[in-house]
This record gives sequence, C-alpha cells and structure tokens, in this order.
Amino acid sequence: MPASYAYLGPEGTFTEVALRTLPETATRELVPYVSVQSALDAVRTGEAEAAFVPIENSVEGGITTTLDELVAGQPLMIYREVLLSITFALLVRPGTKLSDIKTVTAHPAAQPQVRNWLKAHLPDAAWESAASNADGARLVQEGRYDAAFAGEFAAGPYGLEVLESDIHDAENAQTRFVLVGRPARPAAPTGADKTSVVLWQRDDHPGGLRDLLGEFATRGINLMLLQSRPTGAGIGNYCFCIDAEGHISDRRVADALMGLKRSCLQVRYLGSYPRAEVTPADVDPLRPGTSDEEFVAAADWVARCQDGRF
Ligand SMILES: O=C(O)C(=O)Cc1ccccc1
Repeated sequence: MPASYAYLGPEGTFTEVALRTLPETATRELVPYVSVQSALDAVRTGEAEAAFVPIENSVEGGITTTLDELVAGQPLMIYREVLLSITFALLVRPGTKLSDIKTVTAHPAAQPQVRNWLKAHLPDAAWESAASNADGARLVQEGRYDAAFAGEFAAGPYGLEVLESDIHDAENAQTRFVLVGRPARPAAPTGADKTSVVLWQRDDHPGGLRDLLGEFATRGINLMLLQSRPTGAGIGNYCFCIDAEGHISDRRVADALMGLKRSCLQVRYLGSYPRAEVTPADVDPLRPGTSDEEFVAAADWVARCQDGRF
C-alpha cells in the first residue's frame, strides 16, 4: 500500500486542488478527512505519512484551527507550502434560481472573501459554516442548504450547478497550504526558504514583543507572518506564530533562534521549507554582516580573542 497523505476533504476542496500540484502525490494515496484536526491527528497516530491543510489566506490572515493545532498538542513539522489563487462559485441544486436562495454555506475562511458579494446579491440569505467548502457543496446536494460557495470544480462531484462564478471580494486572493509531518530533519536549504516558529514570552513587560522581534531584526531577517494566538491561560495571554525568511541551517536564523530560546519561556520549531513560487533569484540580498561567512568569521575572531590570538 502506498504511503498516504491526509487532506481536508471531502473530494473537491481547494485543499485537494492545491495538494495535487505537488509532484509526489502521484505516488501517494490521498485520503480526505472531515477536519483539519482529524487530518493532523492521522499524522500524529502514524495513520498518514503527512497531512495537507490550509494555514493562511491573503484576505483574513491565519486559519486559526490549523495554527492552534500546530501550536499545541504533539509537535508536528511543516515540510512544504503551496499557494493557490482562490475565486468562488455559487453552487446550487439544478434549477435553483438566485431568488430561491435562503441559506448559504461554506468554510468560515470563505466568508470574508464573499461578504460584499453576498451583501449585494443575497442580503437576506442566512450563513451557516461548513467543515470545508466541498463539505458545503455536499450539504447542498443533501438539501440541507440552498447554495454553497466552493470551487467551480466541486459542482460535478456533488451534482450541482454553477449559478455564479468568479466570486471574489478581493482581487488576487490567495490561500497558503502546508504539508505537515512528524518531526524529522528539515529538507536541505534551497536558497529561498522560510522558517516557522511559535514563541511564548517568559513574562509580560513593556516592549516584550519588540524584544522578540528584535532577535530577527538585528540579524537582518525579514518576517512573513506574525499572528498572535491566545494561550488559553486568560485574557491577554498570547503566543506568537512567526514565519521568518531563511532556513535553520543559515547562521543568522540559527543565531536568532538561539537568542529566542534563551529569552522565551518556550520556542516551538515548526520547520524550515522552500517558499512557494519564490526562487533564490527573487530573494532580497542579505543585509550587511548577516551572511554565513560573516557569522563564522565573527565566531573565529571571538575564539581568537579568548585565546589571546587577535
Ligand atoms: O479547501 C477548502 O475548500 C477549504 O474549505 C479550506 C479553504 C477555505 C477558504 C479558502 C480556501 C480554502
């Protein structure tokens, strides 16, 4: 039996479309799961080799279920990311007209991307959340709701009709998906990588977040995601999910992580992996003094000073 990749299903999710862009899926069994949690749990229990789930969209930010799963519980690691441009279709049972629609459904992350369209075209329709956009289509097929926002490609599998296509409040909306596995050695650096971590502050003090961010800033490391998530320990208690440019094998990134390890209560390393749709030629040049060679030379100099050989 081939190794399996779990994904947020059922058949016809954007997640599935994004997953199928990875070449290795040709040799994997792709298994739909009803939720992000169940797909990630399949990895934790060893039922699946990896799970593919949405993590961020360009309209609303982080997909909180995924972030919270990666923040807590048995540690997992991110190995790949995929970006997918998203526009929605309004799917209905054949024969349904716009004026028949009283209830609409989709994944909660779809709502901010179709809100204006809904207000303009279906201002009185009641919104119900679905476990995924394809699950919304399935619920429309079952007659539970009148219409679903989903990918146009989800119409066929659920015997639905596309009443409206190319619905998007924001131009160029993209969703980012990640391939998550059990912790292991990260893939070798490609020259266009990112590193994901979760940070818990040691104590609450003025400038605390600035101090954490300073570990990246002083080493010339650009950040690509900063999302706070409640720790669950009370109002005002947050941890920070951060994506930083670079790979843990880059000296500047390793050095920043060492600084954070010393100053934070806890640091969870979530992996270093290639940036989607970015090549080394697209990456900004390093800030002066932050290359591997300069870190090695500086460490050598300190060692020589300690030896009295400067
Ligand atoms: O993959 C899907 O279809 C999902 O339900 C997750 C999602 C939600 C909103 C935009 C893209 C993906």
